[in-house]
Amino acid sequence: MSAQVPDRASLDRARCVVVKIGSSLLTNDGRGLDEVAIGGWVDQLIALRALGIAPVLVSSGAVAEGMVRLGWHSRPSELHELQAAAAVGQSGLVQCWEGHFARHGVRSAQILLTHDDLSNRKRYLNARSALRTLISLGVVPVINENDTVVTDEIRFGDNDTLGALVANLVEAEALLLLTDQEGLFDADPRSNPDAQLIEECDADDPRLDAVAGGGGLLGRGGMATKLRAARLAARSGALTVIASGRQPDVLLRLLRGESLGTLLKPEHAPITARKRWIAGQLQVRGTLVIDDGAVEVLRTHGSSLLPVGVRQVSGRFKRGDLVVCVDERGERVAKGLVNYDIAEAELIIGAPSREIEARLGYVESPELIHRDNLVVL
Ligand SMILES: Nc1ncnc2c1ncn2[C@@H]1O[C@H](COP(=O)(O)OP(=O)(O)O)[C@@H](O)[C@H]1O
Ligand SMILES: N[C@@H](CCC(=O)OP(=O)(O)O)C(=O)O
Repeated sequence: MSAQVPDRASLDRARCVVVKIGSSLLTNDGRGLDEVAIGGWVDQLIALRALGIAPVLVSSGAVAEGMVRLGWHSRPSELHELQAAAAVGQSGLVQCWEGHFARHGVRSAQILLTHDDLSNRKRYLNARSALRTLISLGVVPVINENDTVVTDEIRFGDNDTLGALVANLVEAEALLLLTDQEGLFDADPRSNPDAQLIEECDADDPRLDAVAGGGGLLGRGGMATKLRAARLAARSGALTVIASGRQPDVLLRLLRGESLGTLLKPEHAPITARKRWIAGQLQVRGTLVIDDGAVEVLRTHGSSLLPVGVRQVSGRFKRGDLVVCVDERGERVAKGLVNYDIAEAELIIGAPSREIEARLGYVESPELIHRDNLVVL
């Protein structure tokens, strides 16, 4: 799927998808957790696994369910009340998911994230390895925002955005946003009965801004946040589909390439999208001086940069930071995300990759910069 810009048919080759389900669907429009519907989505997620697709779930509904349990009839405006409702609702929500996965003998795991967890590079990498480990263990992650501890400054604010960031984190090929409408219409169908469904569009098409409106009473962002999420997902080359969670077998049908809901496409294929992102990053944290042999393989073969081809390192970089590679005359050759911090890099440069373990006591990866994270300038 990485070679070309993905389309509907490429959904059928997806290996990892993020499925986000909104509050109104999960709580039967605010009446309380919809056990039957939740059981149905779990059955579909299990069927995806049987097709070799790893699902990651982003589940809203904590506040809406907490309100039901506390007997509150309208959404509170005070942050501390929203936090209390989320705390009450989240435990019921996650128990419900867990119970349904357990019917199939599958484990699920609750992950509550704040914005800080994904904007701080170290915590981002930690969250990423925890999620990847869960996926490799066959566990289905059930993610929500950690509403009980967030304040406005550290909020994602809506789970559509959270879903897009998670899709980027796990390098999912698709973000599937299940909601209470058939998809994105050319006007809000609640107030425009003649509104037409948009079947497919580039996520970055500016005409969409005017049609995507706000949400209902239970959820938060409506279509505006779904559009923003699709644009974020597109930056890492992922497709987004906005579809009705009430369509029978919606997930399976989408992943078979059936035309349902609204497909919002990225402009670039995943690798290209990632490389454009790297190329656009300004904060270079270090410099690697590479020898002529390394310059040659980077330029002509698009190879990864191995420690053996590096002569010198300088700067203050950590694992995952952006560094620039220059030749021995100081000419810029490439930019990339480095796999080791400066102290580790100093110990392994000039050595063949098989010696990394002896020098560091562990191996993060055989390359100093993987070719997927490297842009030749
Ligand atoms: N152009 C549009 N097309 C479809 N729905 C829209 C549009 N603009 C606004 N909406 C509203 O967005 C709502 C879905 O968003 P939201 O309530 O946040 O759902 P969820 O809880 O599933 O995230 C719909 O119920 C609909 O009223
Ligand atoms: N984290 C919140 C959900 C926020 C949210 O984005 O809701 P929704 O628009 O229904 O997906 C909760 O669990 O109540």
